Amino acid sequence: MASSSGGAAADLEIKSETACFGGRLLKCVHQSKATKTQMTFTVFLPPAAASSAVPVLYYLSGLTCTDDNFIQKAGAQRIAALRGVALVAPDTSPRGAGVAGEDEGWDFGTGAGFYVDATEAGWKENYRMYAYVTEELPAAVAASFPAVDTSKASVCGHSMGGHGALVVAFRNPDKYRSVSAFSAICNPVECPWGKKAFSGYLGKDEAAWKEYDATELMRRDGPFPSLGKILLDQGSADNFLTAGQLIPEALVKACEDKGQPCEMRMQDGYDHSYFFISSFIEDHVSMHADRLLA
Ligand SMILES: N[C@@H](CCC(=O)N[C@@H](CSC=O)C(=O)NCC(=O)O)C(=O)O
Repeated sequence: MASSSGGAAADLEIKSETACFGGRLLKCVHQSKATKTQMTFTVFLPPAAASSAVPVLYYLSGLTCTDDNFIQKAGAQRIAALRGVALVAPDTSPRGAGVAGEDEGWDFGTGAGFYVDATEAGWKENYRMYAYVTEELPAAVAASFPAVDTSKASVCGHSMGGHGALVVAFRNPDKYRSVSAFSAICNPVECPWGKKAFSGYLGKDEAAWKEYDATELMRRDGPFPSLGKILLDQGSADNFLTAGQLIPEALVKACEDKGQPCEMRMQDGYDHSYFFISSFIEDHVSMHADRLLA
């Protein structure tokens, strides 16, 4: 497909293109080597991409989401268009991999890839979302959208995707310029969602789980000065916070202990929904734009 931002690589199909805030939203499908399935992601190209290279903000979504939830509900495109930043929103797991049990619950399997590379039998062939988001997705974006400068990248996410954003940034501080999260699962080795996902994807060895735990990574490898200040937004009326699924205080403490700048904002009365995300997304996109465009 020819466009001012270049033609899509041969192995990437553009399923739809929609004008948005002077830019373009493109829903893309490609065959993934990491997951051995088709994967879908949506790219927002700001108006500036028509004439110059733009940096990119990846957004990792939470449990049950596809690429659509963020694009349709967060309202990030307006500020991304203004600041000249591309957005890339991938799906949250392989779909239709045919793994036994992948559709039995909403917090494991389909829609719940947890941004890990599974090592357990049955899952390790397809559930490789860490490799997908850190390697294959940026390469696919670079190949099909040359106006997107994937060497200038930041990452944000929500809930399971907040965990994903923090982990990919902490494990690759050279690849991302900044990281932020909404309602993140900050210490998955200690919460029910994390224990279920990590035992299923990674097995019994809890040392392997820690490689995908933001708090453990900060304690062991932090600080990460190149990431600048981490921005965390959390709603005080979030039922998953009170259920002990998120544990932001552990990450905040680890950042304090290691001297990592981190701003944790407890937003009074907000819940876990996209109404919360849309209320504060502008602050996140702006923070990333400041770092990406500096
Ligand atoms: N299936 C449950 C709850 C599902 C849910 O709340 N998902 C969140 C992410 S939770 C952590 O990763 C989400 O982003 N949902 C999509 C949305 O558009 O709100 C239920 O149905 O109650």
